[in-house]
Amino acid sequence: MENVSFASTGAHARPVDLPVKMHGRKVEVFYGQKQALHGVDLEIPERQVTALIGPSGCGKSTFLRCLNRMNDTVEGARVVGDITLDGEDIYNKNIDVVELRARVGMVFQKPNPFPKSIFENVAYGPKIHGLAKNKAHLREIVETSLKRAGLFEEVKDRLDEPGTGLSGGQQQRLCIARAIAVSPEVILMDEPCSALDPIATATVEELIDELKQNYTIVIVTHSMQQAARVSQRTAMFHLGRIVEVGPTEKMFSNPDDKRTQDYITGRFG
Ligand SMILES: Nc1ncnc2c1ncn2[C@@H]1O[C@H](COP(=O)(O)OP(=O)(O)OP(=O)(O)O)[C@@H](O)[C@H]1O
Repeated sequence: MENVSFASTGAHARPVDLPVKMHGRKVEVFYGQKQALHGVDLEIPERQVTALIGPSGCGKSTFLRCLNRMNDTVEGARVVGDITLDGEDIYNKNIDVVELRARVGMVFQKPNPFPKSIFENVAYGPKIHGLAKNKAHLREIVETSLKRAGLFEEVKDRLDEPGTGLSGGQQQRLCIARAIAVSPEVILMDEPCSALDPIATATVEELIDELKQNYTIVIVTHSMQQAARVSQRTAMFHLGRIVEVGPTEKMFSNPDDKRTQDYITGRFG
């Protein structure tokens, strides 16, 4: 497996050799005639949280959606370049996109539980992917996923009630449980706390911190505090390019690029 090098991040870079889970090289994205990403290179280290930051419209969500081919579903979108998962090209024509999206799950900005029971929300993925041997096994997968998402204790007595009846923070953890239920390797999160209050945000942030023990996480966030709290690595996007990437600590204490400095201190964006 490839290793991440922090060579370009200056004297404060930690000399760590981390396995690379995903790797984007020279990624360009076009929406019709409009080019949204210009030659983006980014390594995603395994079992770490990578934060994508930058001003509105700079291409963070576009890049995130490239990582599980969600841009395939956007009309007029075209992706050029190379993106690998464990060294394998995810844009190869032999890739089963449904399977890819199980391996690289996604949690959206607004919690979006299915209009089904709490149990069925989590059971749905394992059922369609044929992951459960029998009913007892399915129940076990649902329970484990809810536990990992830190929600089980709150919902164990009402698994048959609608997922949409939960609070916003609980719904978001339900969506995380739903992603976990199909045993993903990578979880993509697009501003997962932007619709949550501060207490629910803190709970989800703690959860993200725990999840990195088992999963590789990529998170888009507008909150600099959140990026600093939850991530180990940060990539700063600007006008469809990455202007700086490195260990979060360094990015927030001593960035190399003036645009990063200006953005994290609130001077633009
Ligand atoms: N479906 C689409 N069709 C056309 N243009 C799009 C589409 N989605 C995004 N764009 C454009 O691509 C550029 C990058 O958008 P993107 O949503 O990736 O940025 P972002 O950094 O995630 O922004 P934000 O922080 O506001 O969510 C923007 O100029 C945006 O207007």
